[in-house]
Amino acid sequence: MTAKVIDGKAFAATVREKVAGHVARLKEEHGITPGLAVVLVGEDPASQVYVRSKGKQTIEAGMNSYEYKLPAETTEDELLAVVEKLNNDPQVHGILVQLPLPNHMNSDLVINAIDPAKDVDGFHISNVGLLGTGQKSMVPCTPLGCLMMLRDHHGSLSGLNAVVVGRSNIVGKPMAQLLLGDSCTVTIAHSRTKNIQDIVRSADIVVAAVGRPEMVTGDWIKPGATVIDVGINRIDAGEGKTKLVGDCEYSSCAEVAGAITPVPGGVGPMTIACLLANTVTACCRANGLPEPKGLTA
Ligand SMILES: NC(=O)C1=CN([C@@H]2O[C@H](COP(=O)(O)OP(=O)(O)OC[C@H]3O[C@@H](n4cnc5c(N)ncnc54)[C@H](OP(=O)(O)O)[C@@H]3O)[C@@H](O)[C@H]2O)C=CC1
Ligand SMILES: Nc1nc(=O)c2c([nH]1)NC[C@@H]1CN(c3ccc(C(=O)N[C@@H](CCC(=O)O)C(=O)O)cc3)C=[N+]21
Ligand SMILES: [Mg+2]
Repeated sequence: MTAKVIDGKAFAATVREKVAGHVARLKEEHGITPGLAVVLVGEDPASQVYVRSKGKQTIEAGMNSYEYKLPAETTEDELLAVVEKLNNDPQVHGILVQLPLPNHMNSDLVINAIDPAKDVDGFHISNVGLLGTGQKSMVPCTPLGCLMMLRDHHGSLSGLNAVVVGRSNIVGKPMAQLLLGDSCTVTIAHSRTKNIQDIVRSADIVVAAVGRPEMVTGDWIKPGATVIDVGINRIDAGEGKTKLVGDCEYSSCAEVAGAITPVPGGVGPMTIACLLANTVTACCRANGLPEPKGLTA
């Protein structure tokens, strides 16, 4: 079998189109322009790439983009002051503080200082608790993007066995909550999991978010399973070049899987599209307007 390629890049373009439509309506009918503020501390080159493309796509969707680039030596108090200013700015509907933060900062403290209503990453403890109890919340962008692709491919996810590899607060855990919410039987595997290959081989849906280049190989995959590869790993490609690979070995997994997301062009573009979607959702909620359908979990 050769897997169907789930084209995250194309899917993301359709999500951004929907977002742009809602933005246009908010402007015309209500005179409101959604605004997204992205805060980057330090000069990590990969983070700079993401922040640039977020800003560009925010503008393309018709929204206002505010970028705050702070030096690596910024103190936690200075960063908290920026967050507080954005919390109080009515033009700003979404706030994203790019992770990881420099080591001298407590990222939990910073994230929990963001107004939960503006927390478009869905990382604030209030949003985590709301998601875990099945209440309306801001849903983390990467898992939301994965869920949209899974629903699109499968229709219903009810009763399917899902294995999430990785238990981070930003991907693995919220992904597991969303899959549970859609009535999957969910297993979370991590670095201490025994017989991880056998567990992954039991899955109808595999979501890999480990940060280990090409760790999951085709022999781990049940024939016909759906493979969602969250990993973004830049590795040496020889001759002084680098390339981007996922946490799954694409060629071997694609031979066995029923469907698979590529890297690049899979989960990554959906993450940014969902960030824009969350910003529109936050803007509608802030203004007491009905929120867009099909852009939330
Ligand atoms: N496409 C996108 O939009 C995004 C992509 N990413 C990418 O996704 C990947 C994961 O990111 P993130 O969740 O932040 O990573 P973290 O490093 O925070 O978490 C990695 C998880 O993988 C587990 N793990 C590590 N090694 C193994 C192993 N050998 N076997 C089984 N489990 C293992 C860890 O287990 P333990 O807890 O036991 O240590 C941990 O739970 C990265 O490649 C990252 O770049 C991240 C965010 C967004
Ligand atoms: N507060 C916070 N929220 C995040 O959502 C967040 C973060 N911090 N820190 C870093 C990770 C990583 N992340 C990605 C987003 C898009 C792509 C993406 O668009 N990737 C392209 C390729 C990009 C390239 O070529 O480098 C693709 O997969 O096709 C990747 C990774 C969001 N993250
Ligand atoms: Mg994310």
